[in-house]
Amino acid sequence: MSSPEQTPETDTDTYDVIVIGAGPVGENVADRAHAAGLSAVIVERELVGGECSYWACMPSKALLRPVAAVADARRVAGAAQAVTGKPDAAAVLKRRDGFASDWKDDGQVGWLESVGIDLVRGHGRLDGPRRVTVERPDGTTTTLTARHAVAVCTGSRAALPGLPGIEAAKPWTSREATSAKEVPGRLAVVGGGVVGVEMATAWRALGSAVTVLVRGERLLPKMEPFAGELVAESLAEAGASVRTGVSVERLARPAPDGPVTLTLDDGGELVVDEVLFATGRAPRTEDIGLDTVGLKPGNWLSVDDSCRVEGVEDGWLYAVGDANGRALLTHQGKYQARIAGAALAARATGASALETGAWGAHAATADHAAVPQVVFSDPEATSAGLTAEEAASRGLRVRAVDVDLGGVAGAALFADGYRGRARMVVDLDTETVVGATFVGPGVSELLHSATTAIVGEIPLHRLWHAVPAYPTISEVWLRLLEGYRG
Ligand SMILES: Cc1cc2nc3c(=O)[nH]c(=O)nc-3n(C[C@H](O)[C@H](O)[C@H](O)COP(=O)(O)OP(=O)(O)OC[C@H]3O[C@@H](n4cnc5c(N)ncnc54)[C@H](O)[C@@H]3O)c2cc1C
Ligand SMILES: NC(=O)c1ccc[n+]([C@@H]2O[C@H](COP(=O)([O-])OP(=O)(O)OC[C@H]3O[C@@H](n4cnc5c(N)ncnc54)[C@H](O)[C@@H]3O)[C@@H](O)[C@H]2O)c1
Repeated sequence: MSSPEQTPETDTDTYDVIVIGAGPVGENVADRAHAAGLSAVIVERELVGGECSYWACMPSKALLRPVAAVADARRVAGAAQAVTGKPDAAAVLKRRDGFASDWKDDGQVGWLESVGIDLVRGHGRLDGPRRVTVERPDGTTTTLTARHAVAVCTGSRAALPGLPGIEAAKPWTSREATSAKEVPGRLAVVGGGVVGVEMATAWRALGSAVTVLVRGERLLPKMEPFAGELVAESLAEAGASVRTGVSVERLARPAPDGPVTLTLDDGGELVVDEVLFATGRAPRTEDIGLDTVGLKPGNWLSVDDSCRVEGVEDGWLYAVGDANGRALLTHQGKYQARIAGAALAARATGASALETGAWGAHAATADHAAVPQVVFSDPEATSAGLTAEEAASRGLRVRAVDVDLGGVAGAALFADGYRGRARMVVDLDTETVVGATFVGPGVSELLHSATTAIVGEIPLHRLWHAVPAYPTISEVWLRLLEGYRG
């Protein structure tokens, strides 16, 4: 017999905009729509704040910040003498818990209430044009109808390879890697992308014996080659083992709480206490009713530059953030949300003509040309725009200028024996910067200067007049420009 709360019931509500998924991106779409005078409702099946707040950006950076703080101090004679112990893992994990709000979303729910955005908890699914049904945790169903638009902001989840034994091995994904309460004795990290590198850095510093298994030739393969090389060198110095050109063939965990044995394609075996698969992401679009609007479930949703899903009649469906696969980054998803929010409001109210040309108010142009990323490893690896290889593959005539960051006065002051490198990729036809990479301690705050130069398409002859303060690491710009001018 079911209690009254569990009895399924149906009701209907109509809003201008329905947002499915209350991650950082969904929150921003709803906020922009609401700010434009539209009514908005947001549907969330787990925690308001999404992956980023509880199992991705915030907890991972909370794990990594103490690593950088200690490493930076250890590289400065005088300060190094004050940092003699190991990081206090319990204190780091406790601080991390705080940054993940102890996996409670009251704060973010309070924000939704304060701005006047309604929240419906439950799993949302499209149910034909402009309709969304929400299956609440108690089994009841609500049907929502949108006057103007539905935005899919359902994010992504970890993608696991279909290896024999993987399910029984209960591998860590990014969720466990960012929320674990204990430090594993031995940790294998499969995948040398961003999650693999950051989590190997964090758990090694907290005391795990870490082995990184990379099937390709280097870490961070989407960045300039020297980024992965410098990070691998530093991970090895920290005591991690980084093995390239090796793949996992199968896994076995005979006892549920016992060790995991990985069988590798070079014939070797690795026995660890936990194994993290950091092997990329898959869109959370498999169970959101895409088939009811003529789209294939399970795919990244292909969108135009205003984040409107392609191939949907009347253009009422948007996909923003990770769900569209354009750039799996919180800041880029929030940028898309600002653009999509403005576009859907302009279309709904007819208040302004749409500006969908490059760099227009309703076009997420930066997704193609100027995506910034910081890998919070030690050293930090950062990039904006295109690598030299990407630029060349787009048919641009480019020149890469490299500078050893150790030769910059500000860097030498920042760390004794500073090791780092910078690259500027210049489009020779426009003489503007189309890409930049900085790798080294303390470079993350430098990155926005590169993003600004790229988006502003600032000619190098004008950039020459942007004088970096002495003695900061930013003086690398001067060296890069001198390198270009010869
Ligand atoms: C370990 C890790 C570290 C990262 N660190 C960084 C970083 O430092 N900086 C950075 O910029 N990016 C980082 N990222 C990427 C970042 O987390 C994502 O780009 C970002 O979370 C995407 O936001 P989103 O709102 O699109 O999706 P999500 O944050 O995934 O949110 C989607 C929300 O939708 C909800 N949802 C899904 N389906 C439904 C449904 N059917 N009904 C109702 N609700 C639904 C989910 O429960 C979730 O709350 C990291 C990722 C990982 C894995
Ligand atoms: N600081 C940040 O900005 C930050 C931090 C973490 C994650 N993220 C975002 O999250 C996304 C996901 O990160 P990720 O590291 O999971 O993905 P990724 O695409 O960066 O790296 C995954 C790596 O796993 C490898 N791989 C795939 N399948 C494999 C297999 N079967 N065996 C071995 N290796 C395999 C791939 O070759 C790739 O190098 C990234 O796009 C990133 O932008 C950002």
